[in-house]
Amino acid sequence: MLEIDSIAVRYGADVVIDDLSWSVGAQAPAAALLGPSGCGKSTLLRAIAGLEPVVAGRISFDGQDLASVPAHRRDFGVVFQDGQLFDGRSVAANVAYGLKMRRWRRRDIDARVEEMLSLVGLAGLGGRSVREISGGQAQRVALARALAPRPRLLLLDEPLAALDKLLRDRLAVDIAAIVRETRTPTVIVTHDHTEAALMADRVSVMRDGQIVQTDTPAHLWRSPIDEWTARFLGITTILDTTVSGGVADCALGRVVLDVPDGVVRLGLRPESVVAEPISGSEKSVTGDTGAGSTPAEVMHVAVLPGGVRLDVRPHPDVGDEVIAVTSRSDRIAPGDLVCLRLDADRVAVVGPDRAGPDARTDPGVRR
Ligand SMILES: Nc1ncnc2c1ncn2[C@@H]1O[C@H](COP(=O)(O)OP(=O)(O)OP(=O)(O)O)[C@@H](O)[C@H]1O
Repeated sequence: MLEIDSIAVRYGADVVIDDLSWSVGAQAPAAALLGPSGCGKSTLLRAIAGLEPVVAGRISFDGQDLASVPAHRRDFGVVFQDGQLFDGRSVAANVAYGLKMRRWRRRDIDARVEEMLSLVGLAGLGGRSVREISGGQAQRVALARALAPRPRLLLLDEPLAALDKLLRDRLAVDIAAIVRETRTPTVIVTHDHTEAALMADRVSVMRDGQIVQTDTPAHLWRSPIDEWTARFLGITTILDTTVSGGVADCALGRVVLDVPDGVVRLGLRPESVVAEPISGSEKSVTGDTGAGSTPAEVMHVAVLPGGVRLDVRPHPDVGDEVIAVTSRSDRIAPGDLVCLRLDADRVAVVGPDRAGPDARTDPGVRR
């Protein structure tokens, strides 16, 4: 559907996007552009929308070159971070806007506005001024307005960024369901990987004006293409190790990996490393706690809403501190010794040419 071929976009002399190619196809119609602030996500989205000129390359949709098609003739719906509703007008007037521009008949407009408000969960609020609705409701109105003319493509630029976390996650799930229900191909720009996973079938990671990796969320979390991508996706520790016979033995334990034998880089998130208390009198931090697990000293304990996070200093081979999780906060304090083991289902393999680690627990090597 959407084909982007070697485009360049610049602001004055600043080249923000150079030689970028990307596509959104029917097999994964909800695509996320995920990247840190300033990497060029919004610029790419605006170029697709026709709001930013492309100085090289080509953007086409369903085979049609869009170079000479102005923004308002592309039939794309756009939702920005702050909704950009028409202030002082009613919810219904906002949703009706694109339909009036397209000269729909009054009766059809009214029916479509009702349908859209019901789709986004705002039935009955059409008469209210947009000054009298919440931030979450405003984004629903913006979505209804963008979807009303049945766009060929929906472009969402950080549509939830201005909302609080709880509302963001709920609305992300709702928006994903709405675009699926309306079968509207969608590009979502976000810097939040949870949001990307909640809303998209396929996630493309952007860095410095380039797409560095495109994958399903599941594969992306497990196989980031390089160290930068791994760290951007929340990996806090990277360990080089060797896989032999499908088993990787590293300084933090042992995991079974479905990758060819050889040198691999393991990527660990806090949840990849699970800590259990051990008695300080029995073990030392350089001692052995058994195959597949590693002793470590607790440096810091933080009780977070989703669990307990520990900063631990393991066996000297590992070097730096490692972040781990535990379910035993009541029994663990700074200075304690813990035993670390890897949760193989949450270990990533970092680097190109890896078909996905399919890491799994090997009961034979766990204590
Ligand atoms: N209108 C503009 N004029 C000049 N430079 C701009 C303009 N818009 C964006 N830029 C610059 O282009 C680069 C990419 O910006 P862009 O907004 O596309 O990034 P982003 O990934 O969407 O960031 P964020 O998540 O913070 O919105 C940044 O360095 C930014 O300062």
